[in-house]
Amino acid sequence: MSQAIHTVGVVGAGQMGNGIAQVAAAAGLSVRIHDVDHARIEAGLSAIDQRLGRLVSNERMSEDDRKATFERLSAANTIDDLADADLVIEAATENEKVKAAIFTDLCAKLNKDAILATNTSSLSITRLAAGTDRPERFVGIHFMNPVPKMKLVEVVRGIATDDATFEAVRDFVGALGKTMTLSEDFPAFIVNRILLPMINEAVATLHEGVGSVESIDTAMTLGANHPMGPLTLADFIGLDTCLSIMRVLHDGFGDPKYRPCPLLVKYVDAGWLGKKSGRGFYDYSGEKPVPTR
Ligand SMILES: CC(=O)CC(=O)SCCNC(=O)CCNC(=O)[C@H](O)C(C)(C)COP(=O)(O)OP(=O)(O)OC[C@H]1O[C@@H](n2cnc3c(N)ncnc32)[C@H](O)[C@@H]1OP(=O)(O)O
Ligand SMILES: NC(=O)C1=CN([C@@H]2O[C@H](COP(=O)(O)OP(=O)(O)OC[C@H]3O[C@@H](n4cnc5c(N)ncnc54)[C@H](OP(=O)(O)O)[C@@H]3O)[C@@H](O)[C@H]2O)C=CC1
Repeated sequence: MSQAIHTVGVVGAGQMGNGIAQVAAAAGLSVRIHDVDHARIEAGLSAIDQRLGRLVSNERMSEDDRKATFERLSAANTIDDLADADLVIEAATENEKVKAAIFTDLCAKLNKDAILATNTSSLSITRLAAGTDRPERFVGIHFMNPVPKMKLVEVVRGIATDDATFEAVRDFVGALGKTMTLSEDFPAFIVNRILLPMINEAVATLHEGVGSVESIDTAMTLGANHPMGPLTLADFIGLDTCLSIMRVLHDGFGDPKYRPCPLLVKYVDAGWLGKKSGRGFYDYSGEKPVPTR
């Protein structure tokens, strides 16, 4: 039998962290959610509350289950509040220094048997693990966005991740009702190694004037049956996250085919990060997103 996981800590209450917290609480686990300040935690909990409310109004969840799910969630105002977690999943900004500092703080507080996981989209699990006191109990658990809706979770073993940790995480992912794929620890793993160069190419297609935002997205939704066009998806993921992933691919493989499109760099420099900042390839200030090029 694998190591039991009853209490889960989530660090980072943004779009991924609050989605992970929701699905873990809905699966019956006790979940503590932490972020840099209380307002961020409250915003994450409020996003979950609204989604659970919609599930009830769509008759996909009973009112009793909604209440029980929400009661299993609590705010962790400090890292100390995560001390008794069996598993902590870090879902903070895609920045290696930020993540490494979080793991240093966590290691000082957690039980020695607790599993540490990162939801990183691209960074080396092996290198993040090597900076902790427990590389054998460190693993990548890469959820897809939007977490409550997407069926896949990529599990990424670092070079030191032991079998007991892998088995506990495999069972955890199964208990959430998700399907797991196993990826070796190479830059951006499987999904983003394939998906992000496609998004980067869509930005290059826009940059070169081959098509407008609308024509590129329409081409790929109607022409390739993608649920979202690549520029809508880039805005949805966050252009900062897309750029970070392209940089990890470019640095990690040293292959010019992964060069981030200069237009993507310019948008991030402008603070146009997509849906979360109100503007990316679309402007989200009105009722409907409006293409910006
Ligand atoms: C970057 C990385 O590291 C890895 C990644 O995650 S890459 C990104 C992977 N994700 C994708 O590729 C998503 C592609 N898009 C889609 O699959 C679909 O457009 C979608 C599922 C997001 C929305 O589907 P849709 O039918 O157009 O929209 P809609 O009917 O409004 O919503 C469908 C469901 O998604 C949910 N949803 C939509 N946006 C959501 C969000 N931001 N957060 C949570 N749930 C969301 C809705 O609540 C709704 O749920 P129910 O069916 O339970 O009511
Ligand atoms: N977006 C996506 O589609 C996907 C993203 N991921 C990965 O998930 C992670 C989170 O991404 P996402 O949710 O989109 O990002 P968001 O920007 O929505 O959320 C990140 C959250 O982490 C907070 N944060 C930053 N530093 C710290 C810290 N030191 N301690 C605690 N919290 C902190 C941020 O606060 P503040 O804003 O104040 O800095 C923010 O609230 C990234 O590693 C990303 O690559 C994985 C799959 C899909």
